[in-house]
Formats: sequence, structure tokens, C-alpha cells
Amino acid sequence: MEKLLIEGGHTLQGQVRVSGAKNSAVALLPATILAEGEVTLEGLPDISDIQTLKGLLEDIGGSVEQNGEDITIDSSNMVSMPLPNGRVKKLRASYYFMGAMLGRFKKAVIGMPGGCNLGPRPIDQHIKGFEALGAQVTNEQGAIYLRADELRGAKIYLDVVSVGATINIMLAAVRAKGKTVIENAAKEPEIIDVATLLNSMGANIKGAGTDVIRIEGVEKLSGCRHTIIPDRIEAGTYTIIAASMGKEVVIDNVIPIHLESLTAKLREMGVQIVEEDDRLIVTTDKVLTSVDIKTLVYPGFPTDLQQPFTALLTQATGTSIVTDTIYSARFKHVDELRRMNANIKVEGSSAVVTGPTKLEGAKVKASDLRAGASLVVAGLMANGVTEIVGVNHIDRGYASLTEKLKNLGANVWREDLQEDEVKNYQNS
Ligand SMILES: CC(=O)N[C@H]1[C@@H](OP(=O)(O)OP(=O)(O)OC[C@H]2O[C@@H](n3ccc(=O)[nH]c3=O)[C@H](O)[C@@H]2O)O[C@H](CO)[C@@H](O)[C@@H]1O
Ligand SMILES: C=C(OP(=O)(O)O)C(=O)O
Repeated sequence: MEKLLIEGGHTLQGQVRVSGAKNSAVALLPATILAEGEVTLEGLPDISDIQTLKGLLEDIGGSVEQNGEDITIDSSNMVSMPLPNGRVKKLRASYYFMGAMLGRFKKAVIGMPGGCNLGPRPIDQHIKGFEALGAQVTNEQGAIYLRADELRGAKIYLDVVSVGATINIMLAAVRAKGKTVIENAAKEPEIIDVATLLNSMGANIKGAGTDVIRIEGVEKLSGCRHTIIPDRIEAGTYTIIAASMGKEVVIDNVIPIHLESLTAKLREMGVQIVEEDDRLIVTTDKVLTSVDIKTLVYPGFPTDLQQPFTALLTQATGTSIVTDTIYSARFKHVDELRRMNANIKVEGSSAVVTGPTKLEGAKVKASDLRAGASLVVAGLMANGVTEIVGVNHIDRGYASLTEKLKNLGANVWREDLQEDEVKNYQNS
């Protein structure tokens, strides 16, 4: 087990290259199950969620070959093996094995997914969708059993706008007989990316990226090549880091429109951002002013950037109110930021941040992926050294974080945890 150490206060400059999107890649890998052939994905991020998914694909008989950022999956010999807990619990996106295996094999047995602990994360809308397509879904001793004699297209209205349910229903519906319409669908760019891959495999999906998705089922899908979109949350995190400590930082491999809700808020705070085709140039030379944010479904402000953004707000003059409407309890980072001298109060689903406060390095714990990102942002701005445990959460979503930060001029390194630190971490 490792901890991440950051000596704060260094000005950052230079260029950072954003990796392929975690939340696309973690759906694209299970989607390859449907191909019954070879699919090559380009631009794979080097994160632990991908290693876990590779293991799951191999568990069901897939042949997986990775060469740097390219991965080829041959799904010809896959079978519908039960996937109990274990690996499945390590990440959220294992739920995509439900839709993909149901689509191809008409049956699946999968343990409940894990992922960041952000309060309740039900999957009722996924199940509602599978049932509407004709599947029987039961929960037996903590595993979800899905079976269908045949899948039939259906009209499905999602009661909550859900990224996971939208993608999962698409995965099953591409192989259903007839037409499926998903209404009140999520519109995140990752959904378009998954639909693009499925269409390249031979599916017929229209409307991805809008709130009505129409799918005409097909008999068979086949192999193809696909390039994963850049990670807008990783890009957003580096943009926030640049706004906090940057002189002039270039964020490369970005689709600027994916980050508009963030860049608009940063500009309101006084950060200068130049948008080019596939990069952002971020300069901060003014005192930052406070702003309020409310997380919303895309294209609103992403909940996954709420935690790192809250760390930046500790440096803004005035009071900022951060409201998370997607995960009302996504505030575990606040206690840790307080250890670093931040002035933040949580009231219901909002955090009230008063700034500016000089942050002090401290020993802190990343309770989840973006809480970790929040502590990294804070550590880079703080006096002295910040020690972050729970790095395994950060490694789920940030490729080569230490190297990328070092290239920008940060003093960041990793150390193995001592025995007593491991015990403290496990007991905390
Ligand atoms: C692997 C992946 O892509 N993870 C992302 C995905 O998670 P995930 O797909 O789990 O998130 P959803 O979009 O499904 O969740 C949005 C909201 O809907 C609720 N809900 C969801 C499904 C359901 O069946 N019932 C229900 O009530 C959730 O509790 C949450 O309040 O979108 C989240 C919201 O943008 C992001 O924070 C995660 O990074
Ligand atoms: C919540 C997140 O991930 P997951 O859904 O995979 O837990 C995230 O990426 O911020």
C-alpha cells in the first residue's frame, strides 16, 4: 500500500496530456462482449479500473491483448460465466456486464457493483429497463440473476436521468428484436462514445447525446476499431489545478465543449482560459472571487468535478455555496480539507466555503476517487507536505498522476505505508 506525498506551493507550468475517458472506457470494454469478434480500442487510460475489467473479460473467456494505449479484445470464445463479487465489487462499471451479457447470451449472473461510496447508488432503473426488454431479474444472495428467452424492443422511460442505466439498456437493446426507445436518457458524452462503438460494430442507435435514444435491434454485431474520447473529468481536474497554482498551463487532448460548465465558472472566478481545437490554455494572475455551483446532469456542472472544485474555492475571496443535486452526500472530502485549515461547513446537500484561507499540509485520507483529487488540489496549494492515504481510489481514475504533476513542476512522490500506517488506514 502506498501514500501520495505533495510538497505544496510550487508554481506549475507547461503541458499536460489528458488520457482516454475512464467513464467511456469502462463501458466500451464490456460492450466488446457483444461483438463476437475482435474489437480494438485506442487511447486506453492507464488506470486500475481498466485492469479490473480486463480480468473480468478474461474470466468469461475473452482474449485480451494490450499494447500501450491500444487494447484488442476477442470475444469469440466468451461464455456467460457467473461473475460473483471479488473483482466485480472493485468498481462501479462492472454493472455493464449485465447489459452486455444479457444482450449476447440472454443470461448473466453478476455480484452487486462497487465503485465510489457516494451514499446510496441504486440500480433500479437498469433493472426496470432489462425487465421491459423481457428479462427476468432476481437478486439471490447478493448476486443479480438475469435471464430472458428472448429480448424484445420496448419503450422505456427513465424515472431518474442515469448514465449507467442509459448505457446498460443500450447494451441489451442492440440485440433485442425490434425497436427500443429510451426516454429521459442521460446525455453525457460517454453515452455518445458507447453508441459510436456499438454502431461501428453494426448496431443501429440514433439520438445518443439527446434525451431520446432509438435503437433498432440487430441479429449480430462484429469487430471494429474505435478511439476513446478524452477524459473530461481528468481534463477538468488539471484545469482546476492550473487555476490554483498555474502560471500558464496547457491542457492537451481536450474537447473544450465538454468542459463548458467548468470553464464558465472558472472565468467567473477570474481565471483566463483560451480554448483551441483540442486544448485549453489556463492562466491565473488575479485574485479569485467566490462563485456558487450546483451539480447537474450533463451539460450541467459534473458531480465528479464538485470535489476538486471545492478545494479551489478555499482560495476564492468571499463565500461560495456548492450544492450536489446528484449525490447529496458527496462531501467526505470536506472533513479532510478542514484538517488542512479550510473553512467549510456542510449543510444538507450543500457545502459553504469561506475564503481565502491558507491551507496547511496534513495527513489526510482519500475516501473515494474525486475526494482524492480534491486533496491533491489542496496539497498542491498548501504550506508544507500533505500525505494522502487511500491512493488506490485515486488510481482508479487518474493515469500517471505523479508523472503528469511532476512534469508541470510539482514536487510529488509516493512512499510505501509503514505497518502502523496500514493498520491506522484499515481501522479508519
Ligand atoms: C462508471 C461511471 O460512468 N460513473 C459515473 C456515473 O455513475 P452512475 O452511472 O452510477 O450514475 P447515474 O447517472 O446512474 O446516477 C445519477 C443519479 O441517479 C440515481 N440512480 C441511478 C441509477 C438508478 O437505477 N437509480 C437511481 O436512483 C443515482 O443514485 C444518482 O443520484 O455517472 C455519475 C453521475 O454523473 C458519475 O458520478 C460517475 O462517475
Ligand atoms: C464516481 C466515480 O466513479 P464510479 O462511478 O466508477 O465510482 C467518478 O469517476 O467520479
